[in-house]
Amino acid sequence: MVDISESNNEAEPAADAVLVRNVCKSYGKSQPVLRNLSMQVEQGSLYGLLGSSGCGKSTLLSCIVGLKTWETGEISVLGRKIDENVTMGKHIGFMPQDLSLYELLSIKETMKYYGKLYGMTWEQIEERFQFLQNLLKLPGDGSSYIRKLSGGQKRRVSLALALLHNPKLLILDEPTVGLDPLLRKSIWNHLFKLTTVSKITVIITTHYIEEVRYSNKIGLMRNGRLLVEDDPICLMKLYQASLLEDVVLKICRKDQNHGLNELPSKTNNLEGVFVDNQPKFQATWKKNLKSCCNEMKGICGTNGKFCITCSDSKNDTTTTNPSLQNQPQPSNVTTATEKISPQEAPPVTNNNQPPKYKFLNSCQASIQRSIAHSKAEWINILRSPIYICILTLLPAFQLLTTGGVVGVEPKGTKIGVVNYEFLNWEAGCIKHREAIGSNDTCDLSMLSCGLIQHLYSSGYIAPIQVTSKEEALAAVKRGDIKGYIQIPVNYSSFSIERAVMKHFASNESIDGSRVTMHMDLSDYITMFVALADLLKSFERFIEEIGERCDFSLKIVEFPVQFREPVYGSLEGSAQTYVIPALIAGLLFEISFAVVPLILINALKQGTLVRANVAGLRFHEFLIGVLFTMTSLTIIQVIICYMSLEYGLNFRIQGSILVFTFLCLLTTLCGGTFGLLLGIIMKDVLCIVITAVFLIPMLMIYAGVLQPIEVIPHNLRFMSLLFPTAAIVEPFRSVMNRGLSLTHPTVWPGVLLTFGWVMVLTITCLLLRKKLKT
Ligand SMILES: Nc1ncnc2c1ncn2[C@@H]1O[C@H](COP(=O)(O)OP(=O)(O)OP(=O)(O)O)[C@@H](O)[C@H]1O
Repeated sequence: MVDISESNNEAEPAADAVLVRNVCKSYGKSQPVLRNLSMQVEQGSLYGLLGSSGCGKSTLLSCIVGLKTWETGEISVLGRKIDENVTMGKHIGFMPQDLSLYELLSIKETMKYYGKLYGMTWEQIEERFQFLQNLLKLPGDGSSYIRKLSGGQKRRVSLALALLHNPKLLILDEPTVGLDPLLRKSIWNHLFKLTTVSKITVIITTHYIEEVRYSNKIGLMRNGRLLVEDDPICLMKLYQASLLEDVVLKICRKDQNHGLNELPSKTNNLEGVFVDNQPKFQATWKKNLKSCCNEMKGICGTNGKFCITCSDSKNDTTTTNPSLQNQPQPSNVTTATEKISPQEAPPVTNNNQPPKYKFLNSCQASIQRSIAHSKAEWINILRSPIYICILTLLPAFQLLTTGGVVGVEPKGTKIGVVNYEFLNWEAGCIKHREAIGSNDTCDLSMLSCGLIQHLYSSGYIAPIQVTSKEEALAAVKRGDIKGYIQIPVNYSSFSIERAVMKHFASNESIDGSRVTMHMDLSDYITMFVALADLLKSFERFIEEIGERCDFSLKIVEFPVQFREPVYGSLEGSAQTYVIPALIAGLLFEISFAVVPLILINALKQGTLVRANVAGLRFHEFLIGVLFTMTSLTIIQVIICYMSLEYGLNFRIQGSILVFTFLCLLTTLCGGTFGLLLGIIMKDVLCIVITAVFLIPMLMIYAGVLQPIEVIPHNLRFMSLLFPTAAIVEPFRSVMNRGLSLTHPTVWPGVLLTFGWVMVLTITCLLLRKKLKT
């Protein structure tokens, strides 16, 4: 994308400020909006573009400022051919029909934002603000928020933005609608002065036809064609009308009644070309727009030579325009000087600079625009309580609530215990322990009581006394307990016999010393934890007997032993596994959801479009938004760190800097992924629905809740499709294992995520044309 504000060619003199030649434009497959339209606006002239609602005025202006693309024809602005790669930047002042203002910014902040996009200094912005405040009667001292202004006040602010930088070309789409007559007059006076004194070109659309009677030229549009383009006073003489409105009416009538007669014979197949909704015409257009446009060359109002002319003999309408001589002297002329003085004019690039400096200047300007946009986004976020909550409190809340629950093993699972050795074990075991006295006594009677006591110790199991297996089964079926343990009659004596006899033990003693379990395995996770705890309890029980009775523990010891772990601790839970991935997922999710909303908001409000005309290129918008998101990530990192430390008692093992770097990278990845979605969908509802479906998949296929290895082989390729998958492992390595960025379990994931960011960014930049419909 080339911004000619920064190019060498900007000073090239051009005869015409705007030259439109044979432009055809349609929206999608619908009927064309601009039909082989040609238009010529001389430098330093005031051009009034008239036409009924829906005739294509705004579309034409959008094409001129480079916001919309067109199918055929050419547009030159200030001597430079406009295409999708060229923006006019600070040379154009554009006031779109929609207000296109950030509602949460104040008037002054809005001025500063656009001033910086235009490349102005603070002093220049302040000076122009004072002048425009006076000219347009902007409310207060500029501290009022845009959302609190009336419709007319907002329109004035919008106009002020177009005038802010004293552009060479002003394109104003209905600037005076809704304003009081005095203010309208003052604005027109100012525009006349700009064209006559400062040689600034103004193209203006309005529905108040009489407003443009003193302009140098008017263009009258109808159904996407320019019916006439001429000096309004001259036209009034030609049509012997005292009101321009009557001229417009007559031309429109003539077009409606006689349009068909003016068709050259070769276009007779376009019968009904000027009549709307003519099916044959529509079909022809849809069939081949380009050839249709070619065929229309030569038709009145479509070829750049207009069928109704009265000033053909005049070569220079800008200097000898009678309309200006006849112009009534304004009664409320402002005293401020409108000629661009060196102080007022935005800094212009020195064309004689060596390429190195030009490149540096261009980079500096680009950074300035990105920063200005980032600041505007920051103010927007700071003034929106919902955004603040989403971006700061939500991560902490989700981390504390989810991190405190996900991965934590369930405790207090109710398990029935049918102890046939001692049916009333609850009371009986207490009495038995009291009778034995010291805990060190080697007592081998009522071993079942010792086993039950160990079941209590860890808290994972809550043993419930049940007196028969039938009763226990019924309780499981009722959902009162999750399963039951059955301890046989004479459990103690058979256990001793088995221990003494070892491999000579009888089948009866083997069966009689066996504890059986009957579980509700439909609740897999709870039962898995209960089962693991039961085995541990049994191990502790045997160990305790061994210690009391001086047994060799080796014969009962589990033949595998956990020693000092390489990473983590023996007491660690699944929580340590889940938390790092949860943080990665959260940061990704937030920027994945917020960035497309920022984009769509900017598109819907028209602020992106307006900023784009002011010189903000799409990549600068992207950088600005991502810079805002990443700077917010720093706050999120602090909040996450405190939540981990004080809320979840989780300590990050690795470097905080590396952790912060991973967080920033994840935010970037989520942001670019979200932006791509925003560009493709351009609709909030679609984004929300997609996010609802996509986020759980992102969590699962990224291995947030469970290892990627649990994903079936034929579905594992899916994890490659989700950018979160690569970054989760580096998070675990840094947070749980304390590894550095250069470790082989960290850098590949970081590199891959960086690759994702690059690919997504490039795709977004390539697809940005989709935003220009
Ligand atoms: N983004 C779009 N997608 C599809 N059709 C569009 C789009 N924008 C405008 N149009 C259609 O193009 C036609 C011309 O619209 P445009 O806004 O250029 O008219 P206009 O002359 O500026 O009207 P008004 O004076 O009411 O603002 C209309 O029929 C409109 O419905």
